[in-house]
Amino acid sequence: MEKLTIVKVGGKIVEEETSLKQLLSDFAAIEGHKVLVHGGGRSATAIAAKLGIESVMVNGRRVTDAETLKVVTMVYGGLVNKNIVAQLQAMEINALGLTGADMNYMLSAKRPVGEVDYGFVGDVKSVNAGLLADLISKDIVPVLAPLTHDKQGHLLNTNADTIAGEAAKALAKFFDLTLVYCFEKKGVLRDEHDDDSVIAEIDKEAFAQYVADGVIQGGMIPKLENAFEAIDAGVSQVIITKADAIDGTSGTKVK
Ligand SMILES: Nc1ncnc2c1ncn2[C@@H]1O[C@H](COP(=O)(O)OP(=O)(O)O)[C@@H](O)[C@H]1O
Ligand SMILES: CC(=O)N[C@@H](CCC(=O)OP(=O)(O)O)C(=O)O
Repeated sequence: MEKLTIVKVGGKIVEEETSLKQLLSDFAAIEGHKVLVHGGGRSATAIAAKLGIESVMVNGRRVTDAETLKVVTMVYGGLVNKNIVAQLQAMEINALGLTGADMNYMLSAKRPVGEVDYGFVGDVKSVNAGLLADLISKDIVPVLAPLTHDKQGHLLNTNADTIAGEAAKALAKFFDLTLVYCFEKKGVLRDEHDDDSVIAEIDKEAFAQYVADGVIQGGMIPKLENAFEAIDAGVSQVIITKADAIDGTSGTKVK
C-alpha cells in the first residue's frame, strides 16, 4: 500500500499569517501523497463578531444558527480554504479545495435536537473515499474545509477534527495512513501550561483516567475520541503534535 499523510491544522495556526505560512511550507515538504484538513473556528468567531453575531460553543462544537451557517460557509469554504489552496499552489503543490458537497465526498445529517440544539451541525454519514483516492493517486492534494452537506441542498458545519478522522478512516482502505493533528501545543500535555509535559503515548485506558483527573479537557476530548476511532478503523498512526513538528518525530502517539 502507498503511504498517505493527512494533516489537520487548527484555528490558532490558521488565523495567524506567519504560523500558517510556516505550516504550509512544512506540509509541502512532506513526501508522498497528502491531504490537508483545516479548521478556522477562531477566524469564524472573529468575523461573526464583526457582523454582530455572537458565537456560542457547547462541548467544543459551534451552535450554528442560519446566520452563523452563512458566516462559516464564507469563512471555511471561501476565505480560509481558497487562501490555503492559493498558497500551496505557489509552493508547486497541486491543491484542490473541497467541502463535503463537492463531488459529494462527505455526506452528513443534521444533528438531532437533544439536550442541546446545535442547529446546522452535521454528523458524518458516509465518505466517498474512492473518488478522493483517485484524486490523491493523480498527485492532487485535497484541502478539506469543515463543511459537509445533506444532499438536500444544505451545507452543514462539521468540526474539522471529525472531518480529518472520518476522511482518515475511509481512506485507510486505500492507503497506509498517518493522521497528524497539529495545533499550538507540543502534544497532549500532563499539565496544559507546561509545554514540556508531553505524554509520549496514550491509549484508551490512560485517556479515560486523564479525563477523570481533569488533565485532558475541552477540545482535546473530541480530538482524542476521533483519534481512537481512526486507529480502530485501521489508520496506521495517529499523532497529536505542535504545528512546527508535523514530521511526526515528536508529540503524542495515539495507541
Ligand atoms: N491535556 C491537554 N493537553 C493539551 N491541550 C489540552 C489538554 N487539555 C485540554 N487541552 C486544550 O485542547 C485544545 C485543543 O483542542 P481544540 O481547541 O479543539 O484544537 P484545535 O485548535 O486543533 O481545533 C488546546 O488548545 C488546549 O487548550
Ligand atoms: C460544528 C463545529 O464546531 N464546527 C467547527 C468547524 C471549524 C473547526 O473545527 O475549527 P478548529 O479546528 O479551528 O477548531 C466550528 O465552527 O468551530
